[in-house]
Amino acid sequence: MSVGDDEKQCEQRHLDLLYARLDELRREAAANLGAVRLSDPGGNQQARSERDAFATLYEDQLARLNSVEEQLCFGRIDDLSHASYIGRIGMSDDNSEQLLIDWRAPAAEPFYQATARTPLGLVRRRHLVTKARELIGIEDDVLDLSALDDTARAELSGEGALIAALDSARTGRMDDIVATIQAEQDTIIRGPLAGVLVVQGGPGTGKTAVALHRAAFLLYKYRERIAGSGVLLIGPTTAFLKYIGQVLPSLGETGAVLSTPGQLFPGVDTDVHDGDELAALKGDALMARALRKAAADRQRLPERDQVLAVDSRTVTLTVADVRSARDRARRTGKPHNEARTTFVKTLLRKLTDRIIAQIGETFDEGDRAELLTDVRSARDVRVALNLAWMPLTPEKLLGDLYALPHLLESAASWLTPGQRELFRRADPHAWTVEDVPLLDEAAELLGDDPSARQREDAVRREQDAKELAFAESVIDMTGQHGYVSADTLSGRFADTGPARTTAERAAADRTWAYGHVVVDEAQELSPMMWRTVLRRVPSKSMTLVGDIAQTSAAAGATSWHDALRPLLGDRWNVEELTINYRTPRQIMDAATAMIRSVRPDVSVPSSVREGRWPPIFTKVGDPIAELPGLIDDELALLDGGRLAVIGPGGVIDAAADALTSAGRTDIGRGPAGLDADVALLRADQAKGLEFDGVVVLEPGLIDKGVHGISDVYVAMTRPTRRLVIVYSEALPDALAQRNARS
Ligand SMILES: Nc1ncnc2c1ncn2[C@@H]1O[C@H](COP(=O)(O)OP(=O)(O)OP(=O)(O)O)[C@@H](O)[C@H]1O
Repeated sequence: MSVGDDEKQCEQRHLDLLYARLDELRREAAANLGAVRLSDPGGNQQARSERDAFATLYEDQLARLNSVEEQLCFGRIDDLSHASYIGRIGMSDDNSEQLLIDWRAPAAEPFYQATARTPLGLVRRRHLVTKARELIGIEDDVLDLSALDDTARAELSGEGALIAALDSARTGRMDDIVATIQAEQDTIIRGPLAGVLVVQGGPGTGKTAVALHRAAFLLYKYRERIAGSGVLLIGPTTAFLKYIGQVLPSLGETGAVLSTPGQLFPGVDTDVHDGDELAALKGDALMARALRKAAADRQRLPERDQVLAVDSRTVTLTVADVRSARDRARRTGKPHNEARTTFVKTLLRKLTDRIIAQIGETFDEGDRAELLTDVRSARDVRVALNLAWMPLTPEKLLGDLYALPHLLESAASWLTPGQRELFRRADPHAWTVEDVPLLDEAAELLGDDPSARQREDAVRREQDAKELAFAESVIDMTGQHGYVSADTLSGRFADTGPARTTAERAAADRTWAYGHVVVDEAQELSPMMWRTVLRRVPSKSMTLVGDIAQTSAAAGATSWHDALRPLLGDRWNVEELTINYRTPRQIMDAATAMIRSVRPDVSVPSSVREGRWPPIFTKVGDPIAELPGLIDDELALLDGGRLAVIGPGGVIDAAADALTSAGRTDIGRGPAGLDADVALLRADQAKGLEFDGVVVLEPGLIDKGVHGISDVYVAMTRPTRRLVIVYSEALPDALAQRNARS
């Protein structure tokens, strides 16, 4: 519906008012922050904490106000009596008159939920399209959608604004969708915090967008409950995290930790995967049992009694002594390293008593403590106790299990010799994504290593001393003597330093309990990875988004029921998203036919757009040789749009060489591809991403069974505009049939 100039001027005036208020709020927050930073609370711990809390508050406030510059206000809803404006944040004027409603507030719900069928009291919904601070378009929503006969569109809200958003060229980064969230998405975003919500949806249905907006909504609605513990968002690859990285900050939220499965164990950061067979074995829940046995195997009985030297005396440690101390330690039910304390204490007491018995009546009870110390520090004693019950790190337990076949055989007797052989590694420190849940499980079984904690404490003390020294040098340099103390200043550096934010502290702490966990591409998680994820959220408050039809991990889920029931019983709900906002219908039809040929039961979404081009199948003798020319043509057609070349690893290597030799410098591999005109990706790296155009290279070589077809399905559903399939020998069967028909 077109809108007159008067109306536009009127809306622009309101926008001006909102931006003026935003500027005012920013000035206030900056002034408050400046004042707090300069204040010296003295040495009193409580005053210091209060000052720090205020500084953090103002910093967050300022960051939030700075992040909402673009599209501050994007909507307006009118009921019979008055109009309300909807935007990224809520704002009131000095008289507490509401100027702008936060998109997450209950009052904004009708903006997203109203349809012709259920107008929710609205007479009009208006979308305001802005660039910087200027209004460039107004679209009044036809709440009377009965004019549209396409059922898939019947529930679309703000159709013009939505289509405009979908048609815009991709930038290599995901944008937020606050202005055009659809009703079925909105219901999920605003779902309650508690419980496990599974969002199943085919490609392009907005699962990632919904997951991110839901995180922002929960942080807004339940800020007091979860801001301190934070939200953990798990996405499949570092490229994907880079792709979505700006969405939450653009919504003014910084309290979320983003992680790939390969980063969930602090100290390990990997995107390397094991081969399918080994990945399936490592992902199997049986590995939890193997690790329990492996840890128990490291609590060993000596073969015979041992005579140990303690200073000038000797004392016997019997096998029975060790057995009884071991049984006692195990009965504590504590993890290996913590139960070891009981084991060691029991034996030290036993050996001390035995020496005292040897000395006989001449022993003076007052010397008992000193004798105990001598026993504890005797080399023979330390060696014997360590051999029987060594403190272990997760890395050591797992590394030994892989390196020493007899340990693996004892721990995982169900593995065949051939399977055990797969676990051997050339580099003992090269952890894979599949090792991460095993390290986490091991950490859980082993518990805290008190000696490791002492080492960490020493590092922390050293760090504090460094901060203080640094602060003193700053005071010397700036001449602020007498104005601010080094202690205050070091506290300030520490507090504002990146390592101290909630998100950073949470990411570094394996035992951090998050307030909510969101998992994207959740279908890829193995049973062992699920155990790790659940440990991060004791409240089991989770949003899991994914698509069973896109599973490509060897130990990934084939149904939500099979994946979740062993862990959660029936305590989870599924919601389904049904409309594909990304892939044009002509392309989606080909992708659907292919996936249905191996998974007839999967539900696939209907596309919102028809698209200009059908998928293009190109058979050539040598796809790599043809690629540079093809890329030139595609980029020209896309006219500034972004292109991805997706294929099997080896083919992508060859493609990168060919394009480089042809003089192309605008190519990037993996995460770097997001910043280049042409991204070169393996199918598993393309998960969750989207591009204007996609060239799928040699899909017949990716095609290995159901998981291979899922990879091809993922690749084919990435484009928003053009899909070209280039092959030399054969296409996957289902695609070949489709190609023959078209
Ligand atoms: N309501 C909406 N308004 C505007 N754009 C939307 C909306 N919903 C989804 N989109 C866009 O559609 C595209 C696909 O969304 P998204 O990546 O979240 O889908 P997905 O379900 O996670 O896809 P996949 O499983 O294929 O990775 C994105 O560009 C997203 O911004």
